[in-house]
Amino acid sequence: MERTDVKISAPGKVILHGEHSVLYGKTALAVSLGLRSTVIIKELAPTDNPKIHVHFPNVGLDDTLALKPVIEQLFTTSISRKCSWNEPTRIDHESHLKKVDGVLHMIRPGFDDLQSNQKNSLRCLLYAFGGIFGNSGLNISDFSIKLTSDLTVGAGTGSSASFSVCICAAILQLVKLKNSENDGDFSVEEKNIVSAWAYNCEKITHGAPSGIDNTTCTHGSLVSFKKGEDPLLLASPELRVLLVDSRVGRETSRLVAAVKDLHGRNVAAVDHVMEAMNHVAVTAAELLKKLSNTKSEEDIEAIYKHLQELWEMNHCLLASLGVSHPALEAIRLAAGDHGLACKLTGAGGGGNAIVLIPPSTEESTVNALKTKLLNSGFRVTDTLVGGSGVEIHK
Ligand SMILES: Nc1ncnc2c1ncn2[C@@H]1O[C@H](COP(=O)(O)OP(=O)(O)O)[C@@H](O)[C@H]1O
Ligand SMILES: C[C@@](O)(CCOP(=O)(O)O)CC(=O)O
Repeated sequence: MERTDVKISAPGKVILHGEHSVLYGKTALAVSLGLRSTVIIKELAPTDNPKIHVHFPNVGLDDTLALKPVIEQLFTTSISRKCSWNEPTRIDHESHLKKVDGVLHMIRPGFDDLQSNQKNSLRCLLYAFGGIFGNSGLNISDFSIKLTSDLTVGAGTGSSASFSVCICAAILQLVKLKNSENDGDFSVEEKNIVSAWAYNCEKITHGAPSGIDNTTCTHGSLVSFKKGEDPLLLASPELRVLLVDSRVGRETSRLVAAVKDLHGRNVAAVDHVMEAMNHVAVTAAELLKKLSNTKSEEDIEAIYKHLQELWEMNHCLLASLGVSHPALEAIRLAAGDHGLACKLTGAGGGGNAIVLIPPSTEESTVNALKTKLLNSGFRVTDTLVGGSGVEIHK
């Protein structure tokens, strides 16, 4: 029997505008990053006691898991009649996740003692494998899955969405190839299926995420996103940013809960902050659209000046919600000393800040800022944003 191999990559993301306010129904703007995750699934020679070999080096996982209980518990249960591999929104999320957790306790000795990022990676993998492959009616024996990533795990650059998009897309591609469907690129409809499965996985890690991360990591480029509406996929101008890792760990769910508490105590004030952030995001989207169609250096300069103003404003609005951190303020101060605008990105409380580099910036200025940040112990990535989304590699 022919064995199928699949290789898929997906980018990380940065939120340009609208983190937190997106959870209050406001517009957010996110863009894909040049940093990517890559997954390879390889079917192996079948054995009497089939196994899944899992290699996730970024979270220190190198496991061999029995496949039979996965097939028995996740392929043949009630969910398989309710939802098909291409109907991610029809799955009974809670009951499927409960079964996934039951199986993991059966096949992974010491599952409870794993670190939470390791547990969540395995939960996402089996959730997607059971949900997608388990509902395809296809057979599988031994296989290996290896995922590596350029992204720092847990720093607000979408490592979890990039991971989930890769896993879901790879399993979907496996289904397609085993069904002898064409091996061309994903269609927009297929990408929407990948994104919706990845959203289900994101719920495992984040509870009730907005969906902006999985959408951006799937479709790439520039995404204008409002909860409950179809995302607007915009052409992204080439934007250069310094991605500065504060090296301060944070948990998105904790920060989201803190903002919710603040909102509960100061409803009108926080609502106004959210509305201001909405104006910033909508204006930035218009400016970025203009930037894609502008040739005049003078106009480009003026657009960047306006964008810089919006970045500064957005950071201060987020700081007013209590989600900045002394390390993020130090990064912003250093950027300001070099005449550059900076804002936190993602949930805040640590994680990354982004510094916008207009094309007119002297290289010596960028280098001086990089040196200052590196000497202060931060990690700096000089990168272009707005590249492709999920990709199949032949
Ligand atoms: N390269 C990876 N390998 C395995 N799991 C990963 C990887 N990247 C992310 N994850 C999963 O995503 C989770 C990180 O999510 P989160 O804290 O939101 O980080 P981020 O802000 O980078 O998305 C981890 O706990 C882990 O379960
Ligand atoms: C705070 C929030 O708006 C962004 C979270 O960003 P990140 O996953 O921490 O990069 C939450 C969300 O959109 O689900």
